[in-house]
Amino acid sequence: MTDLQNREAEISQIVVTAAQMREIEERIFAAGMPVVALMEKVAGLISRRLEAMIPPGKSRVGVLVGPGHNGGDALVVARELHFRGYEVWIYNPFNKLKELTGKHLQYAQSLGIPCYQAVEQLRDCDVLVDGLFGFGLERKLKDKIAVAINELNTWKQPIFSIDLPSGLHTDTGEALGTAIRATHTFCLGLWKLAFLQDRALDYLGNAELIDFDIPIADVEAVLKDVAKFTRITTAKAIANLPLPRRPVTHKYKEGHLLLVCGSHRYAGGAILTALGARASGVGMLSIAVPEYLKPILVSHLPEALVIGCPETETGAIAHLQLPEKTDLSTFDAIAIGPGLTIDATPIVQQVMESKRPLVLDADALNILAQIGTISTLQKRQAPTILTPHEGEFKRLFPNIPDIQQDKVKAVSQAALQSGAIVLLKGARTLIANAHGSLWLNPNSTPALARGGSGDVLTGIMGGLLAQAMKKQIAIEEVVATASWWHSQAGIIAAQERTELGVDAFTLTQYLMQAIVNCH
Ligand SMILES: NC(=O)C1=CN([C@@H]2O[C@H](COP(=O)(O)OP(=O)(O)OC[C@H]3O[C@@H](n4cnc5c(N)ncnc54)[C@H](O)[C@@H]3O)[C@@H](O)[C@H]2O)[C@@H](O)CC1
Ligand SMILES: [K+]
Repeated sequence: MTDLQNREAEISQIVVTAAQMREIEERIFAAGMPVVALMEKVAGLISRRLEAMIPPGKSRVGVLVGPGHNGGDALVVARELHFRGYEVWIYNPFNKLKELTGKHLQYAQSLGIPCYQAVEQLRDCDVLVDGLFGFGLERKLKDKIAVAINELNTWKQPIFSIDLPSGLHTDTGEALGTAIRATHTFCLGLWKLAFLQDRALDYLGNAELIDFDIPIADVEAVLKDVAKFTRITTAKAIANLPLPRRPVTHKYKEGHLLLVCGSHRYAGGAILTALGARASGVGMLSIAVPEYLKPILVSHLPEALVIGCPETETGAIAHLQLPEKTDLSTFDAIAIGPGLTIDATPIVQQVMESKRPLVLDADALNILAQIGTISTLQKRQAPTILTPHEGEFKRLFPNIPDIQQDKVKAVSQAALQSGAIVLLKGARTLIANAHGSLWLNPNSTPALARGGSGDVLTGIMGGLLAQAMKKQIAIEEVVATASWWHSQAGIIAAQERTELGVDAFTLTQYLMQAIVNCH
């Protein structure tokens, strides 16, 4: 890789808060970079991107200008587009502007660019550029500016937001009162946390990072002693796959996974989990299911070792009847949960006592919540991964009340309290470990909001985990890679089949394509 490619790979993984971004910028200014020059550079990059996207000549561009340096960026963009032949109109309802922003406004007006205080004046513009507020916004928007944003959101023109859609909180992604619903957002310098939050997704549109050459050393200096947020990238996920295999190997060297899943009531969950595990390439796959399910599993996965177990009256696994000379320590990893029903409580308790790395999902999480999340996990002597959706999360961690308010905080607290790696499913999946580090999946598709989709993830994760135990891959990276793989397959499937065409079984059929595409 060239130095530039290395930089791109590194920058694309970094996620910062507003406070961290300000600290990084202050270091750059303290080192001698003039504020004016940086604004000129950043806005120049944005202008060039806009020129590439907006047809020149007959387009009228409306530029929304706020009081701070986000507004300053917008005014430099307005000036540059004016010189490139666009018709530019400015909306600026503020009487008090930061000094640099005021200077740029003065110059724009001297060039004859019209400037209005009423947003309605911009109604006939073909596109809008939003430079009202960036990461300096902390207070709730109200009065005239909130009314203006609500009005703008009813218009049909594309809106290009600078740094963030104005009104969004840089960290939580919450709309502070109201926020611009952008078509496209240019995130400046480094990914801000808001870009990886579910609640921001209705506002961001297409998000693009504009790298303006922040020195990595400054980023490292600011982030060195704090819990890190890592954006999961394709390059990193691919690097953490168990590829290439060693030329000389055998099945047990490539990981042995035990899946524990299924019941009479939920037979399909076991199949989907197993198909996810199969796609992971795991060397040996054992699947413990109620006896009744054994023939069905064998017919779907002839290569797997299917262990039929005695059943409860309700059709759940009554006890784990492993083959002779086998106990739970035989396996490199265990994944348990999909389709179990709550009647399999003793099985979950037994598996929790093993010293093997464990993925818990679905009913295993509900059972864990019933037997006591924290007290049970504190006794574990091996890594545990929990993969709850929001409902399961609330049952597991009832003492963390404000999950909706701040998911990042909630999932971090959960990992800290339990010592487990916690993956919170959502449009933007979050993964936290007990040391306060966080991994965020930047891409997914609503096509995956379907029954059985999570079972596939459990299978992939279990399979990758079993293989990773034979290699030097951190468990958090395995979880991140599984999450990436799952959503990537969903994205590819949705591209070919629409968002309605990605049932969980179909999803399993796209898993290979997702990684082949990247090689
Ligand atoms: N300093 C620089 O040269 C650079 C700045 N950049 C831009 O600067 C932005 C940050 O600039 P600022 O720190 O000036 O902050 P912003 O421009 O994001 O907004 C802060 C301004 O809005 C006002 N404000 C905050 N909440 C308000 C509310 N609820 N109602 C009305 N007014 C409110 C504040 O008093 C302040 O004047 C970034 O988002 C980015 O666009 C980047 O281009 C990088 C370079
Ligand atoms: K903005």
